[in-house]
Amino acid sequence: MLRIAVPNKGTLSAPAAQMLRDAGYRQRTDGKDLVCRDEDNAVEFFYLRPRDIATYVGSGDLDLGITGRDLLVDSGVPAREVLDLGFGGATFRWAAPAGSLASAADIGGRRIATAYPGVVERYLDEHDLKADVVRLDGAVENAVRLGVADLIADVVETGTTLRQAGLVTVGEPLLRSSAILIGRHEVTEPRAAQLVRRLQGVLVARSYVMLAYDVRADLLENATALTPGIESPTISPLHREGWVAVQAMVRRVDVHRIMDELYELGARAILVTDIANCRL
Ligand SMILES: Nc1ncnc2c1ncn2[C@@H]1O[C@H](COP(=O)(O)OP(=O)(O)OP(=O)(O)O)[C@@H](O)[C@H]1O
Ligand SMILES: O=P(O)(O)OC[C@H]1O[C@H](OP(=O)(O)OP(=O)(O)O)[C@H](O)[C@@H]1O
Ligand SMILES: [Mg+2]
Repeated sequence: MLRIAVPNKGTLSAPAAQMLRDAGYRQRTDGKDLVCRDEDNAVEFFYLRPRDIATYVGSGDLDLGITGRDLLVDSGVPAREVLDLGFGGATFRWAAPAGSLASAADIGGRRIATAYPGVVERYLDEHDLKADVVRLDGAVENAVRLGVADLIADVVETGTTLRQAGLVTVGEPLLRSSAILIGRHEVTEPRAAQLVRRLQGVLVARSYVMLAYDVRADLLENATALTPGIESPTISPLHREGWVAVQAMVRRVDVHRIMDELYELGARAILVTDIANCRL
């Protein structure tokens, strides 16, 4: 059995399980289950704290795992990023009371509260800075008003928590995180490679739609310039003389603009359909 680590709780837990389900794997139905065996695919899923997942994968006790890029960096474990899974996006940033720190260069000598000491210490080393790192478990934004630290380094998604604590970000993010698939080695084992391909299929299906339309044959070159597809658009003859039907994958974010432009060009019967899954 291939052994995969999946976040059991927290921000990454539900979207990770959903992505695996979308890729055709069985997932636990009870949020308290620790293990789920998918006999059909010969894969066993272990539900673990996202912070611990790099440890299990880095030691080789589990083959692959889903965790956050920031958590992988924080662990310092020799596991590698195999695939960006496109959810759980957040930045990891410095924050302090407004006006208290002009730039990130001023953090030297200060007290920094964080739940990610590995990320912070790596930054301090790389920038030849010395500071006191106060390691906390969570609710780090409270540390400054409670007098434990001068600034914090924490995950920022919407910025709401920072605002509520009266803090502002300082400087550029230390890193940009998202959920990632991690492994110890390059993925070569067939079932592991199949899992990676399936997840890539889900990513493409989520970011592309299928666009179909009819257009006059003399406008085909202009139309397909708007919809080149990934490899090449499919062109089919229509019963109506001088017209063709076109099918091409387009990025979901571009679809409305492209539909408008196709309509302007003279294309008609423009249809968009979701892609449930794919292998390219
Ligand atoms: N809004 C967010 N808050 C916290 N973590 C987030 C957020 N958005 C994305 N993440 C990512 O989720 C991972 C942290 O997950 P983890 O389960 O450890 O903490 P959590 O989601 O805050 O849950 P909890 O604090 O309840 O344990 C990190 O990789 C982090 O970048
Ligand atoms: O920018 P925002 O959208 O506000 O999200 C970021 C905040 O959310 C998380 O806290 P969480 O609620 O998980 O509490 P914790 O600090 O105890 O982990 C994270 O640690 C930040 O505090
Ligand atoms: Mg949290």
